[in-house]
Amino acid sequence: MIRTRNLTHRYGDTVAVDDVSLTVPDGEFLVLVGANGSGKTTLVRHFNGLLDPDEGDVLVNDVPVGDDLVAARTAVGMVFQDPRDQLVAATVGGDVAFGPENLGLSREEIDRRVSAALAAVNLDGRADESVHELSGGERERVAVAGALAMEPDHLVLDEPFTGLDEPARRSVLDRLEALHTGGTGVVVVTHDLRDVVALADRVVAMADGRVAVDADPERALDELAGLNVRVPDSVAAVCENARDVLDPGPDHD
Ligand SMILES: Nc1ncnc2c1ncn2[C@@H]1O[C@H](COP(=O)(O)OP(=O)(O)OP(=O)(O)O)[C@@H](O)[C@H]1O
Repeated sequence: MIRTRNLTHRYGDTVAVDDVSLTVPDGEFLVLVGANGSGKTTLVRHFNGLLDPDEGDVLVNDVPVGDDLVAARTAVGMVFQDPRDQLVAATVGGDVAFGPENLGLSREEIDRRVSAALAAVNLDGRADESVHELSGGERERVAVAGALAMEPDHLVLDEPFTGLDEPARRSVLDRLEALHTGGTGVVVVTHDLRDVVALADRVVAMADGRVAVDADPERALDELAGLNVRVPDSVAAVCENARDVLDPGPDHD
């Protein structure tokens, strides 16, 4: 479980996250939406101690993140906006093994985790390929596999669909759905609710560093549409689209 309590984060005079208290239970598929600059990335970077709170605190499995960074980073896996920035080794297998190697696990355990993680993203048998020859969608899946090899309780993905074409987007969505079904908690940060809202247990919308909406997808769409003060524009713009995904109507199968 991830819990922020009255979390505030400032960059100079900018209050990026403003007094946010949020609990993410194990196994939940949470979609975090909001306009550019609403504080989404800053908030999730606190989930495994990549940033320190200015006020409030963050607990992972009831332990303050700063008290045990290794435990927090093992429990909460992160995949950032541009996975190319995250790939650290020359080969697919080497990259996925990097995290488990840093945990000091045995070779057998590392190999087991790498195989399982590559299978989970449909890249089995490709461990020896060069990461430089992969497509954007494949790189994204390698980054997801690297996070999965840590066997996290929660996988947090920041704008995982940016720059992906439709087949790659579909493939990442399918993988996330399978992970969630298998019990892993998933947090997807996005400014675009399309597609992903159909997988969500819960939608949280940020506006100006605060939680503006926190509800199940159906109710969240109503609340987002009904917000008449400082609606995150990009969220409002996709509400109709997202509603089509939840309820495609009689013309769709
Ligand atoms: N490293 C930084 N230094 C200074 N200000 C920052 C920094 N990172 C973010 N900010 C500011 O903090 C606020 C929140 O930014 P943040 O990136 O968390 O929002 P976001 O919702 O993730 O936006 P986006 O969708 O554009 O990624 C914005 O006003 C942003 O300009």
